[in-house]
Order: sequence, then C-alpha cells, then structure tokens
Amino acid sequence: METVRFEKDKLIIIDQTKLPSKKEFIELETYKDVVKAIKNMKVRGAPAIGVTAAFGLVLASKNGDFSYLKKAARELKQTRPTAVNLFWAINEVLDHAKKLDEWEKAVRERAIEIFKNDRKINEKISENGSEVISDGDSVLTHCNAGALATSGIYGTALGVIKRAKEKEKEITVYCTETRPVLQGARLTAYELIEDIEVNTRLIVDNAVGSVMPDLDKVVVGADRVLKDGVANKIGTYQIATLADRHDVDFYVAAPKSTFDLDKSKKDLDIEIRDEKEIKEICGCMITPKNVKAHNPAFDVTPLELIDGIINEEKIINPEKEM
Ligand SMILES: CSC[C@@H](O)[C@@H](O)C(=O)COP(=O)(O)O
Repeated sequence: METVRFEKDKLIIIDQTKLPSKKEFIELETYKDVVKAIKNMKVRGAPAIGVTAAFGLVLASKNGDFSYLKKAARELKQTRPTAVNLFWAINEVLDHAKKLDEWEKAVRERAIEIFKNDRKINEKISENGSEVISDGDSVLTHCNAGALATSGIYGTALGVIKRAKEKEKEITVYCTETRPVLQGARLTAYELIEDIEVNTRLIVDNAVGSVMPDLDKVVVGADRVLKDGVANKIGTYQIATLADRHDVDFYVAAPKSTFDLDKSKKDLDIEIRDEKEIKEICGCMITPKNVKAHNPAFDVTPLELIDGIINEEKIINPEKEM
C-alpha cells in the first residue's frame, strides 16, 4: 500500500477520497496543491499528513526564498488543527533548514528522513503491539490507522493486526464504518481484506455496543496523545467507554511524534468539519436541507479508559506512567 512517494520533484499520493472503488494517484507539484490535498482529505491520518506536509516544504523550497518556505509552513499548519504530527513534521524540517547554509538541501534531507523513519517506526509499533494479541482474538478497530494513514507498509493500529497475522495468530477483526467520512468502511475494510487478508467484519458505528461482549481487544490509532487523554477519530471515546464496561482491553498505537504531553484536553483544537459531510452521502443530500449539523472530527478518551499506549519503544501504562 503506497500512500505517499516523492519522485522527480513531485509528490505522488493515492487519492484516498476515491478508494476503494478507484486506485488513483495524483501528482502534487506545489505546496498549495499539498495544502488542498490535506484539507480535502485526499491524504489523511496523523503520520501521513505530517509526512506529506514535510514534502510540501520540499516543493516550496524549490522557489529558493527562505521567506517563501516560512509562508508555506504557516499555510500547511492551517490545514488541520488536531493531529500533532503535522506541526511536529513541519517544525522538524524548518529547524533542520535553519541549521544549515544549504537550506534547500536540508529541507529535502529531513523530509526524506521523516518518511523513511515513519516506516521503520510503524514496524516497531506493530511488533510491540502484536504481543498483546492472542491466538483466536476478536479485535475491533475504528477509523483507519493503517498503511494509508502513514508513510506505509504497516501503519499503527492495523500494523499491530498485520504483524499478529504474520505470526500466524488467528484473528477476527471488526471494523467500524466511521461516519461521516467512512474511513473504516472504505479504507480499513480495504486494507484488511486486500493487504492483511484477515477475517473481517464491517459493522455500522451503532453496532459497537452489541458486538462488544464478543470482543477481546480494541486497538485504535491517535492524533494527539495528551497528558490527560488521547485524541482520535470521533467515536473513539464511546468505544473506549463500552470496552471499559465489558472489561475489553483498549489499546492505542501511536508513534512518539504523536505525543504532546505538555498539553491537555482543554488546550486542544478539535477540528469541526463541514456539515455537508453529515448531510450528504456521495454528493446526495440525505437530510432536510435546512437542518443544522455539528461535525466534530475528533474526541478525547481519558487515560483511565486506556490499558496501554503502544509506541515504537514499549507499551505504556498511561495511568501509572503518564
Ligand atoms: C495512524 S492514523 C491515527 C489517526 O490519525 C486516525 O485514527 C484518525 O483519527 C484519522 O483521522 P482522519 O480525519 O481520517 O485524518
């Protein structure tokens, strides 16, 4: 699954809004193209938007003017507010560029490094997380935290499942549709059956309570690990609450670049997306035209509902170690 690649001074991404019906790649030639692609969710998922923004800066650096690079960084930071990886990756590239005289070269070097490291980190998260999955487990995941949400190959939460499957553990994966953008129905279901080839059951979001008694584990990704909770796709908090009620272990898989432990829930800017995402399906209005919809894209799960946060180093017990 190739989410992002940088080739001949162009950024090539798979258009995630078209999946699974079309596997279409688009070429981004300027940082403005990258801004649009992130806003429109052609690329999405915390690590993937970080990596894409880093390459957006490479495209901006071709202009040769450092103030243009800083302008690009400001605009890229305004695309989506919640996932910290976006801000982390942009700051990493800028800091590296400031250190070297040949700043254009530095921008490119750091962006490529972030991309390559993300792949290695995903592999480590997947290996660490695969240890919590037992043979015969039924595991639920929400949204898409797979290869498509990262630089590729493993992903985070889906990487845990992929690695467990590689270790020949028999697993059944329940995946939620994840309204309103349907990352679960379109992207996770696709990765689970096409790439991971695991026994998969797609469920509507409202079915989580009904299947919870049959589950052994929940594994999700994260957009920001805060000192008092984990921000992830809207609906994660209610899944964690149900898991707690049914004594099902709830895990978050996320790289250290998703950690922002100086901030707490009250500091978080939760993205509110266009109400059209709720009111329309495939461009067709399904609600009364004038109804007001409220569309927060993320929620925060308090640490006491989380049994472990799996990163590239270890599995953290959030209540004891954070
Ligand atoms: C490894 S991806 C982790 C998260 O970014 C993922 O779970 C998620 O919430 C994605 O939201 P999205 O709105 O699709 O960007």
